[in-house]
Amino acid sequence: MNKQKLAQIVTITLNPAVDQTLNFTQFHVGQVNRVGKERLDPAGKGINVAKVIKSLGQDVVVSGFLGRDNANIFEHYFQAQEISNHFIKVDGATRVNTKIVDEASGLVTEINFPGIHCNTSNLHELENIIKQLAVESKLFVLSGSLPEEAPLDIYRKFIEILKSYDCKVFLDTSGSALTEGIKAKPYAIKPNIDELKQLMGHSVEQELDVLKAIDTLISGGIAKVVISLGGKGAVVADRSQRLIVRPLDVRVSSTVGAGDALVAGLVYGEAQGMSLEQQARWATAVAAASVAQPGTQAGKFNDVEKQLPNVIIEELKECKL
Ligand SMILES: Nc1ncnc2c1ncn2[C@@H]1O[C@H](COP(=O)(O)OP(=O)(O)O)[C@@H](O)[C@H]1O
Ligand SMILES: O=P(O)(O)OC[C@H]1O[C@](O)(COP(=O)(O)O)[C@@H](O)[C@@H]1O
Repeated sequence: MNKQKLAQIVTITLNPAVDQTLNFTQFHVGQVNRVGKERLDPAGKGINVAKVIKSLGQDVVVSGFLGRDNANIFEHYFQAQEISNHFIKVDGATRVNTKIVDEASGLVTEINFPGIHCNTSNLHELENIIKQLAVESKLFVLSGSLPEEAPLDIYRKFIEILKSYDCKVFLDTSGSALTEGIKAKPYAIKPNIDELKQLMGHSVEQELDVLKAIDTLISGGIAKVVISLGGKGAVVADRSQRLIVRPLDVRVSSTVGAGDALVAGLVYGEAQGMSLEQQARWATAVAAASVAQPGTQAGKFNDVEKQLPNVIIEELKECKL
């Protein structure tokens, strides 16, 4: 396929992060712990999506807000990876989110800060950039938490604008930003199971609950709903299909960024015009390659391609979650 002719993808991250990953052979709460390994990654949801898309050989544009004080870590990365950078620099520093990896248990503890500060003029500038990008690019990913000053319905507003430019929007956020955002009926959403519970306002424990939630969201006007289930895989659905995609058996290094990688695989598949089943296959292979890497690095294209035939996908009506 000629990559030049593919729809260009834009990811928007209003609240990025430098991810500081600290590895401990065994982490003891309430005791002195010595760091084994440390790594710093330019991250945050839309940025993680962009790095995975780029690793698949697809061009990607990034925008949102970056704190001026530590913008270089991001800018160097975008330049080195040839990711087209349309971020707006705002006063202060981008947050540093700490991820504690306990190698003994495999558990990751995440410490995420509230993050960046923006003002009305910054938000206005971002709206204008989005409008300019929407002229050429037709696939947008809006993801992550919001700066405290941003109105809770900002994603809703951006989705409405993007739909008026005939863009498809993938929304991946949580809490009120998600509840408000879906009112604009984005093309696709990818809550994890906890985010889905919050969104529905009740527990979603059984297979039937997940299916009912998917029906509600799809009949409400969202074309694709993907519920990620961590180490249990994901349910990928549209108006005509409900698929359960089993996770690949890989040596897990860090699950941080797994959801972002899944979104990247779906958007990549959408840009390539793949079927729902093919998108689910790529998304799962990409997520597996990402969890096998330390921090929030993307996996290698060759590893993703090799794993594609190993992804197991079943119709949900025939099997259990
Ligand atoms: N332990 C794991 N082994 C293999 N794949 C995993 C593992 N954890 C997550 N994944 C993959 O990453 C995807 C997203 O993970 P999930 O944790 O649900 O996302 P989020 O980071 O948004 O909470 C899953 O659907 C699965 O394909
Ligand atoms: O924007 P939020 O919701 O605060 O999340 C930011 C954090 O989520 C991540 O993007 C990882 O997200 P996922 O594990 O859900 O893919 C980190 O890189 C970042 O520190």
